[in-house]
Amino acid sequence: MRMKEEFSRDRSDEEAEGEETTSQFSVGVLQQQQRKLAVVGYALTSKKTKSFLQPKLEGLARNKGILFVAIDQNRPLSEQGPFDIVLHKLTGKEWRQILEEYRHTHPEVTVLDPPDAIQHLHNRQSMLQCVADMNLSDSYGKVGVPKQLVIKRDASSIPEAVTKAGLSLPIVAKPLVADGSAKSHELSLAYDQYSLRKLEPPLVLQEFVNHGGVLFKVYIVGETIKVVRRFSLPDITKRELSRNAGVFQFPRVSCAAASADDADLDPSVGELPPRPLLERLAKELRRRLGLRLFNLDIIREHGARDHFYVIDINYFPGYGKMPGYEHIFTDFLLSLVQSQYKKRSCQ
Ligand SMILES: Nc1ncnc2c1ncn2[C@@H]1O[C@H](COP(=O)(O)OP(=O)(O)OP(=O)(O)O)[C@@H](O)[C@H]1O
Ligand SMILES: O=P(O)(O)O[C@H]1[C@H](OP(=O)(O)O)[C@@H](OP(=O)(O)O)[C@@H](O)[C@@H](O)[C@@H]1OP(=O)(O)O
Ligand SMILES: [Mg+2]
Ligand SMILES: [Mg+2]
Repeated sequence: MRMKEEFSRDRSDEEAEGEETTSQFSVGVLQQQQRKLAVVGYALTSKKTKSFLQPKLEGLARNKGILFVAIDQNRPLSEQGPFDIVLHKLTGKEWRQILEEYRHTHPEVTVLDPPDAIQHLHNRQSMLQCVADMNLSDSYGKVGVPKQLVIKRDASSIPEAVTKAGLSLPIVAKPLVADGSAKSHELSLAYDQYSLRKLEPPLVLQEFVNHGGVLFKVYIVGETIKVVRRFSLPDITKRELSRNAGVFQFPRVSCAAASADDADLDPSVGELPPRPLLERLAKELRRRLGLRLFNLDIIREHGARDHFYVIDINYFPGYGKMPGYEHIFTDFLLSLVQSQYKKRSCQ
């Protein structure tokens, strides 16, 4: 563990005083001063810095010996730090190259997470491929992905492509690229086949699955899993489908403000997915995706107690809204530096 001594300049003064006055206060201060620091460099958008790096997180981190340092993107990464961990969520090829080069020249630093692995989640088709490949089914339930189709160009071909692929209406149209930009979150719901021509590729078209208007956000931080309930789009009946036509853009229905944790829900809708199923899913996804920081949006098919669909996976999601994130995140960072230390002492 490459750590720094904290407050070393003041330490001798305090020790001299401490010989005579070993009050509880001075012992506490001494202990704190002798503590080492784990340095976490971060490269986040200002929006993400604000939502993630809240004073309560920084305060707890400092008490545990973790220091967050902003990475200056205008200076070479190797000249900054030294870091034990690099935490990042920025887009662009240039940044990915900088990080890849840094990982190569600084194998002792844990980069959360590898840029290539994150890139996999920036495309709504490859994002869900791991879940489909896994084909998870056990006594606790079944986890799949909704039937979906990629349309790269030519909106006029969509109605035919949808019929050919056997996709049923209604359909959720999602931008193919999911890079965290506002545009990548602009989704629409299509009620009839003809209107699908109005959509703007590149897109993923996904069957809408009725799920009782509630979804489960499964947050993953290393080995830890936290699940919350959020409101979602309501069910669409056959009758509604036959009476409506058109494509409708819909807003961010399941954002943090749409918490359903305190709502009085029908148990068949609100019951959390079985823990063992989520643990298996999370473990397998961590391995297959090669990521430690992500969340999944999971829905339960309405009326089917144990049939679940993953509809979205997000890298470095809004952890600031995850209950207890300060403790979970700081413990996770400490476990990483501890395993770095163990690795080094074995070499
Ligand atoms: N296949 C589906 N069936 C039913 N509802 C869906 C489906 N796909 C998406 N939704 C609804 O649309 C919302 C947004 O979809 P999705 O999560 O894919 O978008 P996003 O912009 O990536 O969201 P996030 O803010 O979580 O990144 C979901 O929260 C859910 O309410
Ligand atoms: O909008 P919320 O506050 O809920 O948080 C969202 C978060 O915004 P933040 O930047 O404020 O953390 C988003 O980040 P960007 O990709 O846009 O950078 C994205 O990760 C969403 O998936 C998060 O929703 P969640 O899945 O965690 O609920
Ligand atoms: Mg989502
Ligand atoms: Mg998403």
